[in-house]
Amino acid sequence: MAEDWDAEFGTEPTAVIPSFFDMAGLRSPVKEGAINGNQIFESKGSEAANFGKRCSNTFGNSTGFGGFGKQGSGDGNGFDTNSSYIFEKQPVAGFAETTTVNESEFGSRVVRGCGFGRGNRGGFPRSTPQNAIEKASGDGPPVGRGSFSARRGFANHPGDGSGFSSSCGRGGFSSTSGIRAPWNSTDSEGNNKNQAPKVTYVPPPPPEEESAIFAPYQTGINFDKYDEILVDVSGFNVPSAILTFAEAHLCETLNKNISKAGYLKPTPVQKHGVPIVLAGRDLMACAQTGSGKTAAFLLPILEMLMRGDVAASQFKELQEPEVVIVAPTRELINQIYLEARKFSFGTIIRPVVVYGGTSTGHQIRQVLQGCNVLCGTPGRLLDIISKGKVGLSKVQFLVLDEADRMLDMGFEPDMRKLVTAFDMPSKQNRQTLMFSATFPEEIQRMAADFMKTDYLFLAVGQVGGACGDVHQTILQVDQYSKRNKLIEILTNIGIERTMVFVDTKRKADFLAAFLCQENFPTTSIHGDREQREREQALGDFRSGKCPVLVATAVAARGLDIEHVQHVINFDLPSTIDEYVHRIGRTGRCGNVGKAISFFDSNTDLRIARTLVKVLSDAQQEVPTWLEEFAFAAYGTSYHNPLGKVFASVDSRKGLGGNKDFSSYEANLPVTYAGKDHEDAWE
Ligand SMILES: Nc1ncnc2c1ncn2[C@@H]1O[C@H](COP(=O)(O)OP(=O)(O)OP(=O)(O)O)[C@@H](O)[C@H]1O
Repeated sequence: MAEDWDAEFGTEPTAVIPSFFDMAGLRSPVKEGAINGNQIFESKGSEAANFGKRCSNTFGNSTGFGGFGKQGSGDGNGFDTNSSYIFEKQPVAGFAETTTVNESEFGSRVVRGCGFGRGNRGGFPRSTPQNAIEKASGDGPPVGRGSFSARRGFANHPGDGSGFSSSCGRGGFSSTSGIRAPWNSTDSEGNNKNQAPKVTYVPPPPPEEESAIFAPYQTGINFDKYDEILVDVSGFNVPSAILTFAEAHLCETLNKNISKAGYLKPTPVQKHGVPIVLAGRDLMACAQTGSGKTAAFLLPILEMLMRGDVAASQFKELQEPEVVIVAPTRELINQIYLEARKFSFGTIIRPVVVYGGTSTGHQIRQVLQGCNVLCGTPGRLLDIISKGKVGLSKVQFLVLDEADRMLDMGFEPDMRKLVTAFDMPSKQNRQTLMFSATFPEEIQRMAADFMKTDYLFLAVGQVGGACGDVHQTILQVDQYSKRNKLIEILTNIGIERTMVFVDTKRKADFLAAFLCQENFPTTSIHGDREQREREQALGDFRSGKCPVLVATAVAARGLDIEHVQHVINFDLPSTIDEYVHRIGRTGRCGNVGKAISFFDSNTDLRIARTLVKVLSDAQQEVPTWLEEFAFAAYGTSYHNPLGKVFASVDSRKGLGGNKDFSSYEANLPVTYAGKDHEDAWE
């Protein structure tokens, strides 16, 4: 089959991308001290108009933006309605309405009735090739989401041929996807132009200097307290835990790398997890956020490869990795890859990472150079496997990190495809490891399909519990007061690194813009930003250039960023697991952190009871008003609001006391997509 990825480089013109910072710059001068949405969005609306002009100059289709209806009334999720009013007043033809659209989309109003949002845009059905591509390869660039995806097109414009993405409408934040995806469906040669444009982004190479590779994460004052956490391992013939890394009898190079990384002693999940993996057992491990799960699987896997005389990786047209590691988000898999690179330093083992939003050609070339440990997001992984560049027959280890997240997003079929299709060895012939801080019971049952029946279940602390090193505060704040409250908190926090979680991508952009206007150096990360922008945002946050990061659920899990002192849930997530992961971005590795969550009784009642439980389990103060809400929240229980049962233990224990775990293999389909899953599959 002819490959097209080789032709990627240099063939596609670079789009003009108004980055968040460019746009922030363009909006200035900012009126000092403006908290008023009018001032903020006025300038942005103007810029959007200008940007829109540039778009329309490119494609000559500015007429496509007129005629959006007025918004329905309703909530704005913390953003007052004045701002959209300002947008409507923008005098530039066509584009004022565009900004209005997106401001309305920003709140929940869009869904309720202003006539845009879901639906067919410009005559494109939902099942456009673009959607298919996004789903199949998992790395659909923002273009699809903006221009063609069913999620947020301009529903009222049948056949208007405008081709503008929501990002244009958003005042130029995020990507310029609309520019790169005109709506005319075929080019002069009759080729379908609705295919996703090729992504040409090549991430910067990882650091080569040892000091950067091994830059240690400072452990905190509570690191030793990890030893006090109760650990439960269920299943048969449980290998003994180790107390020190030396007891694991790892090879010399690995031991050297462990000490270069500054690891003095193993955390509980490592003490128990390392020997379990070394013993060849399948493992489902649940341990609190930031407690070292990554090393708990990487170290024994690398050791096993070394013991097994893994072949030195070299260039081959078909690579056959011994290890496949899958994680739900691009940033997380990249982080795991960097950890794998760190621990395999000085060995012949070569880890490679593949993830969406980057040039497939580049990543395939990386894979072909040699690949023992293939780290990937599911979509890109399947994509590269389907191109025949990766064979799975030699896979000895399959790791699913944040396994519950990967299985609970309605993409179970993709996971099954990976696990059962192609030449992946059967579960009897590979070791399967699943890690997360949360494992709802249904997910455990489904996961059992992927693992040998005698897998071990390791629970460090309470399954699904919040990290005890995070001081949690819940404030009752209605949506219209959220912005002011946030400003008040950030003013007190100063330049300490803070992650602010919101429930939609649009809100992430708007809030980040707002905070910039308020002179808080802020950046944002969400699924509609181009990968280059996402990585830049994380880099700016890590370095402290932008101490505030506004994020959607895409950054809720796994990200390990030093010095994050605060997490603010501007919007509470719809599930308690997501809450636990979000606040786990702080208080990592024995450090203490603070989490403040805005509870709006109009929208957050469904999480009240589980929140009370998580707070009290972590010995945090539970506000009386929250207890009252929890008590009154009829119909909810100490369950996931979407119906999933929280597991406090290995779900096999619940089988009428049946200790014969091996006889149990249930398979309950679970699909749900809450609001916090909008950034879902990567
Ligand atoms: N034994 C150890 N000694 C010192 N630091 C460690 C040790 N184990 C892990 N760390 C560091 O602790 C940090 C958190 O580890 P890691 O990211 O693996 O946590 P996690 O349990 O996977 O968290 P999450 O649930 O959020 O994904 C990392 O920076 C890691 O390098």
